[in-house]
Amino acid sequence: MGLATIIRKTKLKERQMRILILGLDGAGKSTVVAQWMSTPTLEVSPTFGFHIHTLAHPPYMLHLWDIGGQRTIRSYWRNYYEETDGLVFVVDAAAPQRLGESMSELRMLLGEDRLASASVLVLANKQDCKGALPVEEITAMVGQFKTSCRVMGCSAVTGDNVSDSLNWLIKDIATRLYHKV
Ligand SMILES: Nc1nc2c(ncn2[C@@H]2O[C@H](COP(=O)(O)OP(=O)(O)OP(=O)(O)O)[C@@H](O)[C@H]2O)c(=O)[nH]1
Ligand SMILES: [Mg+2]
Repeated sequence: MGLATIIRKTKLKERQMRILILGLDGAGKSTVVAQWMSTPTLEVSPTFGFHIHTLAHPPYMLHLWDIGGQRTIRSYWRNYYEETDGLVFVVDAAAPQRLGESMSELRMLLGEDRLASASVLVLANKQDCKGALPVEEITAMVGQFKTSCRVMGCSAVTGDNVSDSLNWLIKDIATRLYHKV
């Protein structure tokens, strides 16, 4: 048995899930993660590189990989694709001028072989902001690339829909990996 197989089996046995959080700079990735971790969202600052957080969500152990989204570091995203169970792509719904850039990055990720088996959750974040694009509009855009992605609206600042989104993701991954929830 090869090392990769042993690691994969251990991961399954220990019910670990690897979740990769990507999206443009300022989309709200680290603030979403802070909500999931129940840590103060006001202390979040731009991510230069990446942060890994471990969150117990019985019976699962989640490894949350929060990667910086600035253009200059996006070329490093590919270093984190391997063994991903869930991809969370965060969109700033209150920045329509950056939607084209955001969708083009998402399209690239959805075409990536190493992410092909991951559950995909797109968060239309910042729904608390006046003029934020409604989730239906972002769903229609994402649907042009892949229909099996789940798109949910949320606000990482108010916490609205943030834990529901994580629950959906865990359930989707668990159904695939363990055939039960
Ligand atoms: N109003 C509002 N502001 C938000 C929301 N989510 C995040 N923000 C703000 O948006 C800014 C950027 O948030 P971050 O979580 O640092 O964004 P990021 O995607 O991690 O950015 P990088 O680390 O640079 O890739 C911060 O000022 C947050 O407070 C939201 O749902 N509503
Ligand atoms: Mg960040």
